[in-house]
Amino acid sequence: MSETASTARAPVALLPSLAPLLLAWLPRRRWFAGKGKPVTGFALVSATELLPPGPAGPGLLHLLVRVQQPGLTASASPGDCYQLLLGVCDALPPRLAPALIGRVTGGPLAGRTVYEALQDPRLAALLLERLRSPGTIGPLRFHRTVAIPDGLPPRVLDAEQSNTSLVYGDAYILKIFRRIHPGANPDLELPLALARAGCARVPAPVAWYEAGSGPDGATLGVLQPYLRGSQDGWQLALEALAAGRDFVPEAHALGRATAEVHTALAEALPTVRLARRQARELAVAMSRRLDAATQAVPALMPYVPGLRAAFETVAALAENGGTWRAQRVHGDLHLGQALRSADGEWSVIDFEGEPTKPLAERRRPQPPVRDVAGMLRSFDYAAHSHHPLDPRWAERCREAYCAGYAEASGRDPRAEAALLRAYETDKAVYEVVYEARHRPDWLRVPMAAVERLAAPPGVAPLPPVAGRALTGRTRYSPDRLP
Ligand SMILES: Nc1ncnc2c1ncn2[C@@H]1O[C@H](COP(=O)(O)OP(=O)(O)O)[C@@H](O)[C@H]1O
Ligand SMILES: O=P(O)(O)O[C@H]1O[C@H](CO)[C@@H](O[C@H]2O[C@H](CO)[C@@H](O)[C@H](O)[C@H]2O)[C@H](O)[C@H]1O
Repeated sequence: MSETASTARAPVALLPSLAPLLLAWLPRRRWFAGKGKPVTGFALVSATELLPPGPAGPGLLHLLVRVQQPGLTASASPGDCYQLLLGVCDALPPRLAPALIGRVTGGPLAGRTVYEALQDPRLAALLLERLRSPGTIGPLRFHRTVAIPDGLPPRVLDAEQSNTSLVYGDAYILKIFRRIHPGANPDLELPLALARAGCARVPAPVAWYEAGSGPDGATLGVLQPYLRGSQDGWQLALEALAAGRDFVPEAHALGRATAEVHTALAEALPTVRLARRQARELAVAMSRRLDAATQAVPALMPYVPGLRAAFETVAALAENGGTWRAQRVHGDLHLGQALRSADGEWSVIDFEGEPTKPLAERRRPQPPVRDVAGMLRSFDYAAHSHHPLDPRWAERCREAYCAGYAEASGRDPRAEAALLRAYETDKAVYEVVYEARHRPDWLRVPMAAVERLAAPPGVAPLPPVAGRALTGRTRYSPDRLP
């Protein structure tokens, strides 16, 4: 992704006039990752006019902007880059009022109104048109693998997401990445590799677009078949809990599906056996993440020794020659990333990995139990969102999931108990920071896991004390969130 502002007819000078509007709008987006630190300015990476505004309709402006925040310097850490799609018109129709970003007062767009383009079906349709015809517009390159029908009506998904997704005619879903990193996004790279390997558990990308080319080319959006009529595992688990039902057969089948995806990934992409140093580094990295998380969320402090013990066990195993097989993994597997079709088959989506981690780290081969740990945490999350809490519900799911995984892969994740525990701990710590940043009301869920995981194995944690400070009000320091 080139840092030189490039344009397809859109004037570079437009950013100063847009900046005051973006300052007010961007930090309030769900997908804005820099929450907690004020935004002080923007730098333009690229501006591409996909459609000029005219008397017949609005224009569509594609921007990549780098966000300046305190503590960032152009050389060491230049700030996060975001993809924005702006509608440009003279007067916003009332039905698009919720999409308003503001009225521009100076520069080349003076007097025009800018708004969230993806909320406007005309502009969302135009984006699909671009994907239907491969080619280059300014720095943007559009690719497709199959012919895509035209005239599919768009709708924006209103899910709480790290990105923005549009569904076209219930046939395709386009995921538009918001925070942009140089290099191929694993959410394109892995599904493409799985499709080539013939793995049907993952919807195959049919089109995508990127900025730039070569190893630095950044994936901006991916179009894939929409699994109409499917329900995600999170909704299904909550429904089961509400009906007082077990989720054991579903969890078992999901374990099998996960194992199939892992097997296909290991066949399609390189696997490695971690050297002793790398195995030790796994534990060191977990410990470092715990330190950073504790800085950000001081409520973790009392649990640090207990949590660190899980990482030290892994470090000691590595020291004594213990080692693990590593391969490309999903990286952020949870119930919301599993879709179940009406005939009971599970598919897995969203291979982006944890959005807060650097892309290079997310693309590194890792032990597959890392994904297993993610899903185990998710059963725990589901159980905690239901009252009264039934920890045995989650325990039964966890066992069934591991059993399904073992059946399909021939490798039982429970046999790697120390690593599994370390990854579960690492994930719970990640979740504490994630919830503190995005959903403070949920913080109590990973904090309950932290409490459980910090107790030595075999020793039951103290029962929760009524009125204890494990609520959404748990203290955290947003300015120290990594
Ligand atoms: N292929 C698909 N078919 C049906 N629904 C999908 C598909 N891909 C994603 N979704 C829906 O879109 C939501 C968001 O997709 P996801 O890739 O998880 O985005 P994000 O990374 O922004 O969270 C999912 O929770 C799911 O409900
Ligand atoms: O789906 P994303 O890629 O945006 O993942 C992020 O958001 C998830 C929440 O939407 C978050 O998942 C956590 O909450 C889930 C319940 O909403 C739960 O099932 C997961 O186990 C839990 O980790 C995920 O961590 C975050 O990266």
